[in-house]
Amino acid sequence: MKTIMDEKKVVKAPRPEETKKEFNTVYSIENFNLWYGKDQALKDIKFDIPEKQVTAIIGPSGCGKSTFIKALNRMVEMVPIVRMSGDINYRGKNIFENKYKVEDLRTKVGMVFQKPNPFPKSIYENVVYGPKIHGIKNKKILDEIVEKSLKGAALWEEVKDRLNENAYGLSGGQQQRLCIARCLAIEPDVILMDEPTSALDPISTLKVEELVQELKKEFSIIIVTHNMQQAARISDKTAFFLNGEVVEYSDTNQLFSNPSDKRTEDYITGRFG
Ligand SMILES: Nc1ncnc2c1ncn2[C@@H]1O[C@H](COP(=O)(O)OP(=O)(O)OP(=O)(O)O)[C@@H](O)[C@H]1O
Repeated sequence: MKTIMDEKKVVKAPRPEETKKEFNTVYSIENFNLWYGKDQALKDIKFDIPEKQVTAIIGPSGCGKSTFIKALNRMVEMVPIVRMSGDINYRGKNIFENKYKVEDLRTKVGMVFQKPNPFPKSIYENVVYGPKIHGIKNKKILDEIVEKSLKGAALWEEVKDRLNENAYGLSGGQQQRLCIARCLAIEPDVILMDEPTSALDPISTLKVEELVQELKKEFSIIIVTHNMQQAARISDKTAFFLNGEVVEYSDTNQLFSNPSDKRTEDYITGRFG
């Protein structure tokens, strides 16, 4: 026999949070605002970032792309005049809560920057830097980490016979893949990439783009890029930022082939930016 509660269950409309999600979420951003002093750089950002996919952040210069990606690992807090409101939840926890340790976040969320920034040390020492900080001293384990990370960054074959040489002797593209290997060595969950190919030649760019496709099998990747063709080639989701707001966020194919906002259309067709 049906009870009143059963009846209620039947007629109850699903609340938004109960509707089925098309992906598992790694970051959930809720009403996030950020100011540099009096100037607001990010306005009411709210969207979910999927796990094990590539999410591209695009938009014209100064729209807040770097600020946003640096908020995801709390690097932006290093700027003293920054103020923020709203939540950024990583794996369900608000990263700005007092008890959230920034070191814990950084072991889960690695970052690759625009300009390759290896340390002035050997290739080997660059890769083991993070694991050593985390207390790994065993040479055999460190050797394994080096091989696995360099293979993961598609650099092993090129450097396996010169691991003790200085990283500055590598080409720009190799240095960027070394920085990716350094990031992989801490076994992150998420990799943030801030314009990782803008300082690279076309062949090195292609290598990094291919690598991103491989890495998304294991990691969730969030990439800032100026290059719309790159976003279209390598990402699954794209967020279009303009003046600190997310104008549109959707599947990359959808955003580039059938944008829902006129401003997105104007941007992707080159009318501004
Ligand atoms: N350290 C800072 N102090 C004050 N204002 C800043 C700082 N960093 C960025 N801004 C401002 O915040 C806004 C967003 O900058 P941000 O670097 O995030 O944009 P972007 O989209 O990454 O630009 P670009 O594509 O040129 O790198 C800009 O108006 C910028 O001047």
